[in-house]
Amino acid sequence: MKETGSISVHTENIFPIIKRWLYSDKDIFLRELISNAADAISKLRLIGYSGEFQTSGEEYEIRVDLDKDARTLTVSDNGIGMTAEEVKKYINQVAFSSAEEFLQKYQGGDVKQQIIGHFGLGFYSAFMVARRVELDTLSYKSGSEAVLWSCDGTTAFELTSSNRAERGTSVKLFIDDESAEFLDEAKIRDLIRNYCDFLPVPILFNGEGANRQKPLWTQSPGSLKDEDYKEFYNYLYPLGEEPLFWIHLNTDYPFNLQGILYFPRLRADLDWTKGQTRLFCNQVFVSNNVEEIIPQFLAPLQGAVDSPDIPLNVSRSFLQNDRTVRRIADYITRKVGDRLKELYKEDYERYVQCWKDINMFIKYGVMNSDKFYEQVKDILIFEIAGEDRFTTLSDYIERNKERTAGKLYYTSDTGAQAPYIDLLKSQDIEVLVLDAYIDSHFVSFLERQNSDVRFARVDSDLDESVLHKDKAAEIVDPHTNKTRSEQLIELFQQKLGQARLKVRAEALKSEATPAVLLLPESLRRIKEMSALVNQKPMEFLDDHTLVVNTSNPLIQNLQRLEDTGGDEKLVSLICQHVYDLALLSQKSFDAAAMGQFIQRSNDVLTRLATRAV
Ligand SMILES: Nc1ncnc2c1ncn2[C@@H]1O[C@H](COP(=O)(O)OP(=O)(O)OP(=O)(O)O)[C@@H](O)[C@H]1O
Repeated sequence: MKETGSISVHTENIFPIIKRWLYSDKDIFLRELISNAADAISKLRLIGYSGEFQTSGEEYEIRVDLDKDARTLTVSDNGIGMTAEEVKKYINQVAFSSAEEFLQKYQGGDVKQQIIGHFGLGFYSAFMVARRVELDTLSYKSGSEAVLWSCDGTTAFELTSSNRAERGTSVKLFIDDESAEFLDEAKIRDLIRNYCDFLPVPILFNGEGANRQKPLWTQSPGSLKDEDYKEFYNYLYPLGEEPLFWIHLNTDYPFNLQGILYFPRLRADLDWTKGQTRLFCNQVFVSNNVEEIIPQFLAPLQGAVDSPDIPLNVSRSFLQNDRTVRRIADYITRKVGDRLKELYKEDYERYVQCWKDINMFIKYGVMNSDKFYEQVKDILIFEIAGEDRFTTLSDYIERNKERTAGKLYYTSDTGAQAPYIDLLKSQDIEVLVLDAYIDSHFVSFLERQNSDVRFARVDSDLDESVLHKDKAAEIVDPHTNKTRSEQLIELFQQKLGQARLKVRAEALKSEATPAVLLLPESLRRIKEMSALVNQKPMEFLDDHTLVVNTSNPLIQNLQRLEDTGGDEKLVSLICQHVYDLALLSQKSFDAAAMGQFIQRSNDVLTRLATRAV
């Protein structure tokens, strides 16, 4: 038998187009051919189950053979094979029309940008790297004759009978000169590993096993142990630390999807713009970049998602608007929420341990998805400063409401804000630690969601409960009717030479600190936001208030020194010094300010030492 014909009924020059359009993504030809081989084997397995066909006991396998001297690469399978009629139908018509349809879809666009997977191009992608392709095949059907189809990259093909004796198909590519890279053994081995590592059929490359198989996600969760999940994670991410926990996804309605998502330990250098999860389609790797399917806030999750229902050969904008894709994204988000709730309920200690790593994306997630917020709002936890304990918002409010009138105090820096924290703690008021860069957004978000929630950073105002109100009202000067507090305010404004500086004098219930600075909450948040948006360090707020603590011995002595008309220079140095110390806990000094501060410290000490002698 010998038959010749012309493939093209529509486009005369499809092969040059294939080469040109997909030049940058040539690699995928191997994935397409191996997927076809795997399909041919699954089809035969299915037929085997139905009893219509029985193998002679040989293992199913795919072979990839590289012959450098002959400059050929051959992909063979012992699957279903094709009869001459099937070759005509599937290779000449079906494969051709799918390749043509594919190209028509993408002409005029930036192919690489638009497509996340090229499934659908299929068999004809072989012509991206081959000047000639031969397909040698024998169908499983008894009495079939083997046929050899060949085509040299023009639109003409040749079909002859072949002396092939084994069932299955071999596709031999005569690699063209521009594609010599595919004659490199290491390159082919990498491609097989990259795309086909988890295909559940052995792939032998030049006789050696080249894929792992065992896609863990297709197994039933009940049959798997923690060790299996950890071992699989380690295989996927050999440099990663042990994952915190994981979710096994498995659904077949309203779409088919299986996968395993791992919650990794968050690394400081993590790139939130890059998805870490690998997308598969029937165990064949498609892409690392699946933002549309894995919502961006879950980008740090790792693992594998496999779904034949994700439309792959489509543009990103299509994916974003596709109903199934949206449902898949919702499904994944819901499963993540469920898993977190389960951990919170069943292993609270572990949840707390993991919080350090997972809080960032949970916070990011609740701010990005109302549904996710609704799901996890009751398991958002907050560390209590100075205690080895976490709390939910409602528990905090409940415990502290008598003292704070519903306000939630928080610190963004437990070191620098220690005096404020100690002051509140001395009155049994708990302080929450919110020190991640995302927290100023998060705090505002929570306030918008809950009208009864009001956050105040420890340095934004002084709670009534930390003040001795009556002491400050004491009248000392019968001539001017001024209280001690009013006198102190005037003294500081005058000595600091800043008549417009806001100064308050208060009798704090702790005598430890001479003065603290207060930064108004709302103004500070606005500055923080704009610093974040402009990616600049936050400017220090001019609109701050200096609170002088009249309970503090230094302040009391200072006032006595002033009352008795003592060393005026020393009074002014101390006022400046007290202000500087309060400022220092809020910002770092530049070189000039630091120089002055050190100079003044020396002056104060010298004067005090002189007086003491
Ligand atoms: N190794 C093979 N064994 C048996 N049949 C094959 C083999 N390779 C291709 N075919 C047949 O040729 C058809 C066309 O292949 P092609 O790769 O172009 O598209 P597809 O596999 O149907 O779809 P897609 O690649 O888009 O998933 C296949 O559907 C199949 O019937």
